[in-house]
Amino acid sequence: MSFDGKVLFCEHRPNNETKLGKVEKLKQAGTHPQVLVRADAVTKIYRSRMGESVEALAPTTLDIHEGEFLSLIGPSGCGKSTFLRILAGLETLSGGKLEWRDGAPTKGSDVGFVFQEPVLLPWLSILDNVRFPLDVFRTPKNEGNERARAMLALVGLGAFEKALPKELSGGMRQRAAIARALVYRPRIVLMDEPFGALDLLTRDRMNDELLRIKNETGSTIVFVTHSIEEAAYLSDRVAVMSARPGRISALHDLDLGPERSEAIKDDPRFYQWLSTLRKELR
Ligand SMILES: Nc1ncnc2c1ncn2[C@@H]1O[C@H](COP(=O)(O)OP(=O)(O)OP(=O)(O)O)[C@@H](O)[C@H]1O
Repeated sequence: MSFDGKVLFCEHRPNNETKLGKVEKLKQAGTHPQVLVRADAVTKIYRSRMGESVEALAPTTLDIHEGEFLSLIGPSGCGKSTFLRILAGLETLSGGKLEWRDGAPTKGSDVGFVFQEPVLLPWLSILDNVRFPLDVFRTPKNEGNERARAMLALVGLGAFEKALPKELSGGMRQRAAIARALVYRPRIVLMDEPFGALDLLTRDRMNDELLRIKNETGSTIVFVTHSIEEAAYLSDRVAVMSARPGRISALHDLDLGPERSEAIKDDPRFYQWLSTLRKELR
């Protein structure tokens, strides 16, 4: 349900267990989650170089709540990255609107973006890479170093501030990229398959790291992934998108509780969510 009472999405629950998702819990406590940004019937049509139009997003409506972890899953080419780029202000809208609670982001520092490949400057140390966005916004260097070091400690790279990106593993480079995205305390962190290029073990470890970082910072995260398991493990809510032109075909408030650890993967409810999400993707 949206806050004005219109049913926008199918909020399906796979069983009759009494455990509730984050949104349901808030509603039962008589309060509603705060909407940070509402995408209202947002559409995107690209023009190819040959002049043809590609409808990437059909009217897409979605509320993103303050402090939530929301994943977007859907078939390849359904517009997940397009939606993320629209949220980041990197792509223009063809229709609809974005409504930000405190006004649209005016500076790059309001939005943190983490890409599949960590984009680090190879000639700068890890500390300088993480401090880089603060330098761009002319934060005094001492303060910048302090904040960058705090972020490096948060992602477990405190001992590597002098290293160059090529001296770190793929997972460590991605942690540095996450530290850089968080260093200016953005209002929202957008992550586009950030762990897609990592091996499975490292990916599992990074998932736990990300949950810890999210708990410590309280950030709002919108996360694109091809992995149903990753989406179910990390998210408060999962939005499923249909094939191109993409639209939200289902939105789920997961009832797996706020504390996630490996043990949840043996929970029958976790299996049920995997099965539900898999069916919906088919
Ligand atoms: N700059 C562009 N110009 C033209 N078409 C584009 C452009 N960017 C994306 N598209 C098209 O828009 C559609 C959606 O692309 P998008 O990258 O958003 O999908 P996606 O769901 O993120 O895909 P994947 O899961 O494979 O990364 C695709 O058909 C793609 O070819």
